[in-house]
Amino acid sequence: MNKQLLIFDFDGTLIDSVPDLADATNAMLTTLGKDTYPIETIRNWIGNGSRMLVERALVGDITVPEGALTKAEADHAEQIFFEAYTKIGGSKTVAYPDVDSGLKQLHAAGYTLALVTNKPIRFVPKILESFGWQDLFSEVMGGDSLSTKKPDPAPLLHVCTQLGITPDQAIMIGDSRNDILAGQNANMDTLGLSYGYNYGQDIRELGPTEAFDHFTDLVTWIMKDNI
Ligand SMILES: O=C(O)COP(=O)(O)O
Ligand SMILES: [Mg+2]
Repeated sequence: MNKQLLIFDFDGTLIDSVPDLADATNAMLTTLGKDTYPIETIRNWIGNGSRMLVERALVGDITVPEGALTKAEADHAEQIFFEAYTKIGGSKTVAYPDVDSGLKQLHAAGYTLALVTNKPIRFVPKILESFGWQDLFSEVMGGDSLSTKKPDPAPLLHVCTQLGITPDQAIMIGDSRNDILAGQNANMDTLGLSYGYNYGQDIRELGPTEAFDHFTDLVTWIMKDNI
């Protein structure tokens, strides 16, 4: 085993949470008397945490121009989104194929697993428990656990420090440019998964160490000690 620590992204990598995030986003927009959006549009707004999702939905575009929203407006909408997402509670969220068995296989093989998501931390434990994964991860970080989130390397480096593992012994695994850039910024090897949410862009364009179309191929590749 050449590497010790596998840091996983959550949404778009282990779980498909788009249906619930889209429902919560549209519930927020409806409450505010605004037009709703199709799930495929909202899918491309995910990746930079809830606040950014809410702001993108309010302006109806991935780019939120400077000054387009007041802080009070965005705070209010985010609060409504949080209430809606809490109420929905992951009812339509599913694990991607072979993730459950793959995580357990890697854990049993002796890898230390960690989770670093841009999702607010308050939503994470309940979802982990719903899949029975709460004991698999040695460290779990949300998008608001520190003052910066992916693509900033800080949460990844924090996990390494907490576990006493150096970045060259770790791999960052995710579906989004934010994961690949965070890993590269932390001087880690990175593994991309092509099936998640990367703003419609091919994850391979970010130059990960390797990329896979299925979680099971990633597990096989890691187990073969390719890096
Ligand atoms: O909440 C998001 O925007 C994305 O979360 P992720 O970092 O787990 O993909
Ligand atoms: Mg993701």
